[in-house]
Amino acid sequence: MSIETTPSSAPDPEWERITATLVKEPPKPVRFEFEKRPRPAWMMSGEQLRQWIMYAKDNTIDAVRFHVTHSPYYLGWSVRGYRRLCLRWWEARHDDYRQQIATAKLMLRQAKEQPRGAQRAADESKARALLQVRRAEFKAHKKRHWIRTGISGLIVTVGVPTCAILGGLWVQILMALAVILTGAWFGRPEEAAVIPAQAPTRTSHLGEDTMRRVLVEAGAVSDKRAAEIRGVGIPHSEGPGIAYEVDLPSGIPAAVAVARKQQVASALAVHQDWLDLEVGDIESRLKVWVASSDPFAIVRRSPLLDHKGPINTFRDGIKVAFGKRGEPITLWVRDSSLIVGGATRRGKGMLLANILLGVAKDPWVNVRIFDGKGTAEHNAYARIMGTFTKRNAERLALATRAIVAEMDRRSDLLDDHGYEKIDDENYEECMRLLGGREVFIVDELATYTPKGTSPWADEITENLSQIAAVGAALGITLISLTQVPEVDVVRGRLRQNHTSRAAMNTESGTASNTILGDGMTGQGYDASKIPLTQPGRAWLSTPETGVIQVRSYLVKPDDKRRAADEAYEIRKAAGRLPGQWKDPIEEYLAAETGVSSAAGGEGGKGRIVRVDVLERLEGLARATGRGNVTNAEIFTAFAATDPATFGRRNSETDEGWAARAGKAIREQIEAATSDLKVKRVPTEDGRRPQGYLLEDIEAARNA
Ligand SMILES: Nc1ncnc2c1ncn2[C@@H]1O[C@H](COP(=O)(O)OP(=O)(O)OP(=O)(O)O)[C@@H](O)[C@H]1O
Repeated sequence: MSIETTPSSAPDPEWERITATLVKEPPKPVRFEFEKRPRPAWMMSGEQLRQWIMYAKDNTIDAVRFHVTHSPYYLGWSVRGYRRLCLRWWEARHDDYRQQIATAKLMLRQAKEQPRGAQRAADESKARALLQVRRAEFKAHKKRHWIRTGISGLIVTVGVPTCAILGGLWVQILMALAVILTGAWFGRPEEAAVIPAQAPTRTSHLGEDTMRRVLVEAGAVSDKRAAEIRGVGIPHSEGPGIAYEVDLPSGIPAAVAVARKQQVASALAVHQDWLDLEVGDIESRLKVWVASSDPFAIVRRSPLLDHKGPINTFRDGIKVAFGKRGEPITLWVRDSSLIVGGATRRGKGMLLANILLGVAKDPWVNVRIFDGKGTAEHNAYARIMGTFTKRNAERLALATRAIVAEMDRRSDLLDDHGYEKIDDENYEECMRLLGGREVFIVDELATYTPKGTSPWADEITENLSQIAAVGAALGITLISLTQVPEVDVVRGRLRQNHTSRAAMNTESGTASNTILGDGMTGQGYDASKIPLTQPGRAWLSTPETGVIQVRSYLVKPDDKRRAADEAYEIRKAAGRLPGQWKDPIEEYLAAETGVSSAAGGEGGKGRIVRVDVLERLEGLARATGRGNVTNAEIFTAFAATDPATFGRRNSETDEGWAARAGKAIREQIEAATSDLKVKRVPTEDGRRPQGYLLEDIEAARNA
């Protein structure tokens, strides 16, 4: 038998099929070409990284150099920083409690003055309770403050020396740096406190179509006649808002739209205060100005802070505030007296600080402040003030008496020299003739004018009313401030004679009317509606501006001190510092009370206490250790406290000074006693100049 096989060389299709998949060469894989992945922006190449490190190193070296060369500044900042921290500590200790206690005391005094009866009893007990609460709060506050101070002090006094002793040199260096840097941080120069105005948004659509819609919605123009409203010019930005003018259809006065201000504001979706509506050049033309945010929410710094050199406030006025459109508002402290009222902490003092910036740098202005609050608010300016007195009703009464007499003197002088009034042309001559202009400031009328607060209350009110009424024409301007705008404090005649008025936020519409005038709230001028978040904002009414809304500029305590230093130099150069010129008001006050309040009196803080001339001479005679005091020693000592009377004037000779001061001291002694006579007294150098013996002074005092 034979088996048939397929010869090996012959292809076997079945085999081929089975092995086909096993032995064949695999197909070449497809190769995709990718683009190189871009590097993310934040990732640096090696080269960039090296460059960055090099720059960083150089920048660090430059920064270290810069800060090392500026280290003297930082030390200065540091000192200022710790001073500021101390002041903050002191302010935090008092907070507002003293002021509140003073107000409660005033309420109590006023309650006591009422006629006997149930109302008086109720008011009195209410005021007493308030006073007690305020005192208790102050006590508790001081206790809390001391506890906090104690804990922090303990941590610092224990922690710092421990770290310094235990740590090495580096720890000590780092700690020293930390101390300096902390001080420098708190003492760094302040940046301008100006928040940029926001650009108008919604109102930027202001145009003819918008005004047609708005005036129809506000009910000023009927729907049928809306198409007749025509835009005049193009809407343009003005300050923080947009201004535009439209002509109303014939026969419809623009005043109709002005009268519907509230409706117009609501149709524009803004607050009334952000909108100005005025009648234009012709009766049917309406001028619109609108901002899309509150124009008074901004805090602006006084432009006078950048002013160098003297200011002529008679000619240029004083920029004290800004208006709705950011424009500066000038106060002419020359033609009218000003009264400022408002609740406590609402910015009265800030408005005054703005006025003081101007008058301090005007050498022709004799600034006199009678501060009824007794705070340190005006101390910075003490050196330049003709008179500066705190909480002294008797002295204010005397000063107002002197100013009333001064009005007659001025009036006669102007008459005699043929001047009808003081104006820009004759200003300098009149100032030389009269001895400058008077700016007489009473800060806190409530301390002085309510009946019963002092025996001088009525006299003060009457004299202030007279000064406010006729002073301006004679170069005497009165500025009165009060946080109690009530008729007891600002009696009708006194208010009426102040023709310029500023009402900060008040507690009620009645208080607002007490400042601005009866019925003003009804006309929309209501200071009680001023937002509490905007201190310094006020309704200002002056003969020049009419009644407008303003917000005073911000003047910080550091700015005040700087301005006071500049003012001092300006006045010194002009020979117009207290003591450099003959001041009839201070001469009168010193003669009446034996002590001067020029430049805030002794210590420069306005605390003026009557001093007996004999008591003072006795002190001086004891201090010499010789049993006597010479006239020259007396003049020098008295000149320090009363520069107006005893100070040596410009170009005065030794003899002239001695004669004038000698006469003044003799007058004061004669007013006190007729027993004390001037004698020759021995001095260490063997001379025998004129003076007084200690035993004579003692005898005169005992007599
Ligand atoms: N125009 C202003 N801009 C910004 N802040 C202001 C402005 N006016 C006042 N302030 C702030 O309000 C605070 C209180 O102001 P100010 O001391 O002038 O009030 P006042 O009414 O005089 O208070 P008081 O009745 O206690 O004397 C200020 O310390 C200041 O922080």
